[in-house]
Order: sequence, then structure tokens, then C-alpha cells
Amino acid sequence: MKYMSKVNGGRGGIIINTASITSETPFPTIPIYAATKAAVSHFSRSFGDPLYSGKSGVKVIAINPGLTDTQILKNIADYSLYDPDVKVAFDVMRTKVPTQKVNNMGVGLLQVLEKAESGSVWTIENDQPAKRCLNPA
Ligand SMILES: NC(=O)C1=CN([C@@H]2O[C@H](COP(=O)(O)OP(=O)(O)OC[C@H]3O[C@@H](n4cnc5c(N)ncnc54)[C@H](O)[C@@H]3O)[C@@H](O)[C@H]2O)C=CC1
Ligand SMILES: CCCCC/C=C\C=C\C(=O)C/C=C\C/C=C\CCCC(=O)O
Repeated sequence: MKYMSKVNGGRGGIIINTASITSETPFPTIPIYAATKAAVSHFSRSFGDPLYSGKSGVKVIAINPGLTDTQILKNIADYSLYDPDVKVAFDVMRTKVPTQKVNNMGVGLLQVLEKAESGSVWTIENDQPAKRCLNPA
């Protein structure tokens, strides 16, 4: 931010912070992960305020990916899931939530870069176009 800021002779720019759809609502199966993502969303909304971006020319935006086919899902068995019943609930949820292709994150990200206002939060899920999140953390 310091070096990108127009105040310091920089060119401005865009910072995209990766939150998650788990930031939008309480997520009992992965509480710590979901809470950190809510923090990423809130942090981005605050630093994206025109109070900062108006002077700096640096937009700050958060994206909320839905479940996406990456390595993090293959590593999931390595994570502590707190309780055996939570593991069962987690596995059931996995079967119900659609997993999107990584490519859709690239497409969605370009849409966000083109039109997003500073301080906004965008959901990219289910192989659909990016949508502005109406109930961010
Ligand atoms: N795949 C999914 O379903 C979703 C992923 N996300 C978020 O997307 C972001 C990217 O994750 P994916 O590409 O899905 O997972 P990934 O496991 O493919 O990539 C994560 C990358 O982060 C790196 N990494 C981990 N700890 C690090 C550290 N301390 N310092 C530097 N690098 C570190 C890993 O080496 C890996 O290259 C993460 O913030 C994740 O929480 C959000 C919503 C859904
Ligand atoms: C993953 C099954 C639940 C389905 C939830 C839908 C979307 C999830 C999006 C995410 O951001 C979750 C992606 C990966 C989970 C990664 C880590 C879990 C860490 C668990 C923990 O807090 O110990």
C-alpha cells in the first residue's frame, strides 16, 4: 500500500484479498477457518473505504470463492476437525456443496478487476459469474 499509493509517488492499483463464502455466515464445521475469512472480508471493506482509496488510488477488494477444486480440498484430511461428529457433518456437507473448476476463479477475477468498487466483496462460486456479495462479514 505504501509503495503503490499515489500520495508517495506510486501509480495506485488494486489489491485483491482472498476470503471465502465461509465468511458470509457462521460455519460450524470449520469455525476457525471461517472466522479468519470473516476477518479478511472485514479488513478489506475497512481499508477499501474512500477514506484511504480516494487519496491513495489503491482499491482494496475481497473475493469469496465457493468450494473450488484445488489442493486445499485434497489436504483436508490433514486438518484437525475438532470432534468425530464434526468430521461426519463435514463429509456430508462436501457431498451437497457443488465444487467449481479453478478456471472459473480466473474468469470471475477478471470480471471483478474490471468493475469492482473499492471496499466491495464478490462471491465467485458454482462456475457462475462473479456476483457482488450483499451480506459480507
Ligand atoms: N479451494 C477452495 O475451495 C477455496 C479456497 N479459498 C481460499 O483460496 C486461497 C487459495 O487456496 P487454494 O488455491 O484453494 O489452495 P492450495 O492449497 O492449492 O493453495 C494454497 C497455497 O498457499 C501456500 N501456503 C500455505 N501456507 C502458506 C504460508 N504460510 N506462506 C506462504 N504460502 C503458503 C501453499 O503452499 C499453496 O501453494 C486460500 O486463501 C483459501 O483459503 C477460499 C474459498 C474456497
Ligand atoms: C469443505 C467442505 C465444506 C463445504 C464448504 C463450502 C465452501 C468452502 C469454502 C472454503 O473456503 C473451504 C475450503 C477449504 C477448507 C480448508 C480448510 C479447513 C480448515 C479446517 C480447520 O479450521 O481446521
